[in-house]
Amino acid sequence: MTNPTSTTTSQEHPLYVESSENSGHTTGEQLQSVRWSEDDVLELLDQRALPNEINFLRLTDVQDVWQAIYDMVVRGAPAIGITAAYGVIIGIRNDQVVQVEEWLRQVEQHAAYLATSRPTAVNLFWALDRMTARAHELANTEVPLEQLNEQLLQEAIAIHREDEEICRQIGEHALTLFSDGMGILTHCNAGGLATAKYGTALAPIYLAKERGISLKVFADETRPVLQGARLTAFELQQAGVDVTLICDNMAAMVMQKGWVQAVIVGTDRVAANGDVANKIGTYGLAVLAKAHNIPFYVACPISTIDLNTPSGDLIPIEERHEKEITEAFGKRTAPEHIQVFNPAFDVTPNELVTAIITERGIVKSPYHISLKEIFE
Ligand SMILES: CSC[C@@H](O)[C@@H](O)C(=O)COP(=O)(O)O
Repeated sequence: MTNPTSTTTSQEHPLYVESSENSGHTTGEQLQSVRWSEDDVLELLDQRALPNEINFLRLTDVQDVWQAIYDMVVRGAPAIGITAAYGVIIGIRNDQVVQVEEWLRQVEQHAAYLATSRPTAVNLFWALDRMTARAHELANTEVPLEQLNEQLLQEAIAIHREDEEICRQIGEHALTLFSDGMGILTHCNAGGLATAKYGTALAPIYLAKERGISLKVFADETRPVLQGARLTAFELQQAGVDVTLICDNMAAMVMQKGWVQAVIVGTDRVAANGDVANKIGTYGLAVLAKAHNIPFYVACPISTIDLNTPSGDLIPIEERHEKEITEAFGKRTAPEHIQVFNPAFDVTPNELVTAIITERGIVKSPYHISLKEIFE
């Protein structure tokens, strides 16, 4: 991080029973990855430290918000969007502007800057576009300059609150595809930690738990950053869900044994033809699911559907630092100077996607028609 950030503890924030070292105590309550504090500061759960430590970083500078997204303090498409929306407020609040036109220019500048933090998740651009569109509306009203920041903050709060309800609706639709006793495999983390609450792919699992429907979840560890092991296994275990952690290369065997009746994942961007970008390894899972005749579901809010990108080969795929692959367990695990390819996401072709589950319902092939229809 460019500026030092402080961590908060349970004493400062009585909402959560937490210590900086996670004792393994299960609260049954989902941790929020993004929160806007009572004293108007953006607080992010540092997901890099999970599951060992529960630390919240307090951010008061737009550069630190950019860095937190880039460094994956906060990650997951919807959570990145929510964070960036608050990031615009953090940025504009630190500016000394004397005219509405200047305020609007600065809002646009902060949004453009935050948009450079990560390239694949379209929710980032969606949330920033929504913030700038609202800023334009506000600039054309009689709202006095000194109230503009507060009014714009309400848009960020709305994006945050709406996401919780959207995820719950995704969960309701997705749960119609699952039944008692099913084995479900998931990849990466598309849970509460990646969203305002519930998650996308994990939402039906939380709703099933609430309703006494028993599901057996297999969580891929998700190399190289281990979102499955560190985050999905952690949050499902906290919620009392039956979850089993496997290495990514064990998914085929688990399917062969007949333990999995559905795969469900989140996504960072769905192209207009239904091609799906998600965490690296997702494509392989979709191929495996087809080979074993298992449905492959993708869960996302409609803000993740990008009708402006015609097909998956046009989705920008982030490549991350080689150290994610050449180092592990605090040690170097590959020879020095080895060539490394480290894409953070891959694209699953639409023909491998059984259905896409959104807050508006379940969408099936032909996606170039059905995806357009859900926006109507
Ligand atoms: C509801 S989150 C959906 C996706 O963002 C998720 O599956 C994913 O791939 C996250 O990648 P990450 O690199 O951890 O941000």
